Amino acid sequence: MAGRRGTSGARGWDESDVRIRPGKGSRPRTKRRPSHDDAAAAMVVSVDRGRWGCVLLDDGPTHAAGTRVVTMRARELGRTPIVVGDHVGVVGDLTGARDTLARIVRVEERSTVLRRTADDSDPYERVVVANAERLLIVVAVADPPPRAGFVARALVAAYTGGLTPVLCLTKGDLDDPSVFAAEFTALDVPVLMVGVDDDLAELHETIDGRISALIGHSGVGKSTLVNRLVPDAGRATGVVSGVGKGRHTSTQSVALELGAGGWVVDTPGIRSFGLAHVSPDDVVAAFSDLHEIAEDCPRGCTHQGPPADPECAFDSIEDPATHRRALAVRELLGALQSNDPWELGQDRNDPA
Ligand SMILES: Nc1nc2c(ncn2[C@@H]2O[C@H](COP(=O)(O)OP(=O)(O)OP(=O)(O)O)[C@@H](O)[C@H]2O)c(=O)[nH]1
Ligand SMILES: [Zn+2]
Repeated sequence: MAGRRGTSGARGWDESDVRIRPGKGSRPRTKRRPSHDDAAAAMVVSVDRGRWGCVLLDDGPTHAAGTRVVTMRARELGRTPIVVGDHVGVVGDLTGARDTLARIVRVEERSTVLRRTADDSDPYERVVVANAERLLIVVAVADPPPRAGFVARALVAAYTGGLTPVLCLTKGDLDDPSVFAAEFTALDVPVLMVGVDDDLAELHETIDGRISALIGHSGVGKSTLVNRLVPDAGRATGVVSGVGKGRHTSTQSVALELGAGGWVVDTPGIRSFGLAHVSPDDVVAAFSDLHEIAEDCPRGCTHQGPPADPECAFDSIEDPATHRRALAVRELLGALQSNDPWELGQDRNDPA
């Protein structure tokens, strides 16, 4: 069931973060739920303090597909987490008229979940975005310089949540991107150049018609990118040297519709990426061949290699490509152990 509510604004938690106890699944059971067979299918596109903005997905007797409605959570759902990207059933006034409030009566099973914890020891995981197929990890080649640790964390979140990661590099006009990009080739992470001088056709191919979540440090050019993808998004672009803006304010996740169909979910409120809920084996499980190989590891192996794991089966992989990949996954596991979830927070206000 949902845990305590956020009180730690100083750490930049977001009101839209919904906490669930790890291991309990994302949908707490509720007692004898009314059937609501007539509920209209909708997708959650914004969250704001107990109100969810939803877009209706199909035409119905009293409503039209594409209508946006403001909703509240029906009482029988208890504290069931509802996040951007969730597919839900809604009832009530579905006209979308001003001052109307519909009700979410059902949350569908999720196909993917982007999760995080506030820090690496926080027992409560938060679902950030549901049902996103892609995780767009936006990194600047320079200004601010890339942080491999952040990318590793984002990759772990993608692999363990069922999302396909795409590394989106901005500011390729300022420095050579190839060195940084090369770090991730062993994992077959697609790398796309998406800076102001780059054509976005390839990115569109990957995201059109799907839900994609977007994460990255402040100042890397996320807003600039979102504005190009969704020209009427009207998001403010700032300067990297600017004073920290809105770090603790209630910036929410919001889904923006792409012209060609599909959604990009921007997550401006997310300033840290704790992975307390992730174990090394969760990461390895995302790679079916490595998962099989890891069965030959001694019990409790963290796959770090010597000295911690002198008998890790990763070290006796003969196929060079598989071995390279295993070592790349080992790097990701290293990021899990770094105990530094504040990778996203160390931006404008970071003196370093
Ligand atoms: N040289 C160069 N500058 C860029 C590029 N993309 C964005 N910028 C600049 O980088 C600065 C930051 O861009 P934003 O789009 O505001 O960055 P952001 O990631 O949205 O940052 P927040 O709004 O703080 O989250 C702005 O001055 C942009 O004009 C690029 O490809 N090349
Ligand atoms: Zn091992």
